[in-house]
Amino acid sequence: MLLAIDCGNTNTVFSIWDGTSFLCTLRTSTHHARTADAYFTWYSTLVKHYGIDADITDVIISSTVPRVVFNLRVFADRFFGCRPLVVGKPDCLLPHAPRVDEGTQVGPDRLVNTAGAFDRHGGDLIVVDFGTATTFDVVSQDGAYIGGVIAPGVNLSLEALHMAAAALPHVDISVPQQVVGTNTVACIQSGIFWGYVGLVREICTRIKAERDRPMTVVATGGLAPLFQQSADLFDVMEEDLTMHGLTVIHKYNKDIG
Ligand SMILES: Nc1ncnc2c1ncn2[C@@H]1O[C@H](COP(=O)(O)OP(=O)(O)OP(=O)(O)O)[C@@H](O)[C@H]1O
Ligand SMILES: CC(C)(CO)[C@@H](O)C(=O)NCCC(=O)O
Ligand SMILES: [K+]
Repeated sequence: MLLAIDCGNTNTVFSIWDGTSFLCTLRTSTHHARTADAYFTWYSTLVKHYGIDADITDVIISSTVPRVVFNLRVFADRFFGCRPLVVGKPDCLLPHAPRVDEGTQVGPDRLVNTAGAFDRHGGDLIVVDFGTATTFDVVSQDGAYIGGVIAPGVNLSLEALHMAAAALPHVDISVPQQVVGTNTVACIQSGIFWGYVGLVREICTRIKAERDRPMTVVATGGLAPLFQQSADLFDVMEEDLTMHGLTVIHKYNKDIG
């Protein structure tokens, strides 16, 4: 079985893939100082809790935080006796090489999203991921990542307002009933919610115009459903897109030996 690990700047997600389906998905916050032993304590407790009989033979890692990879490598080696595939490292091959400016290090999460979305939907895609950053990955007709857009994440924007303005509280994202807020919290929620609806719509419109072709918009990340509920922004929403991409890249590397 495969253990797929997706480390974002905020959260780290582990998922066990038995070749057909994901047996479970475990989430923790990302900490570079977490040791291999600490990962295993957390992992084994939850796997036991869910009653999962997992025989892990392979591990694949995508990490937007380079420092966590060392401890995850030790974790894979010590507890599963395997050398993990790490997306972005030379020995982890991608089904389609990115076409970007020389020297550009594309975020591994974006490469993984690209591979997952192309596998399910074919080419000419815009993949929107609502993570720490809100990213747009453009996938060519032949499946390559050819560039995109990076905007601040929704929670980051909310936090930035709170941090920078003495009178603005910390606020959670929600769907406002009205645009015109009649209290501070409602004003912030409106600014962020409708601001992001506009951001997503404008960027997708401009990408399609620049590419001069119809494109499918695939969304992932915990906040995608919240935005879709008030505005028709996406053609598809897939919560497991990054995890699916990891299984696609793992299979590709296995198949070519
Ligand atoms: N209705 C909601 N209101 C507020 N937060 C939500 C809601 N639904 C989901 N979330 C949050 O969205 C986040 C989704 O996680 P996701 O994996 O998409 O990105 P992330 O973990 O925040 O970022 P990264 O992958 O960059 O670490 C989770 O932290 C979850 O708590
Ligand atoms: C943009 C983030 C932070 C999104 O997780 C990540 O993909 C990243 O660190 N990217 C590196 C720069 C790039 O993708 O062009
Ligand atoms: K993510």
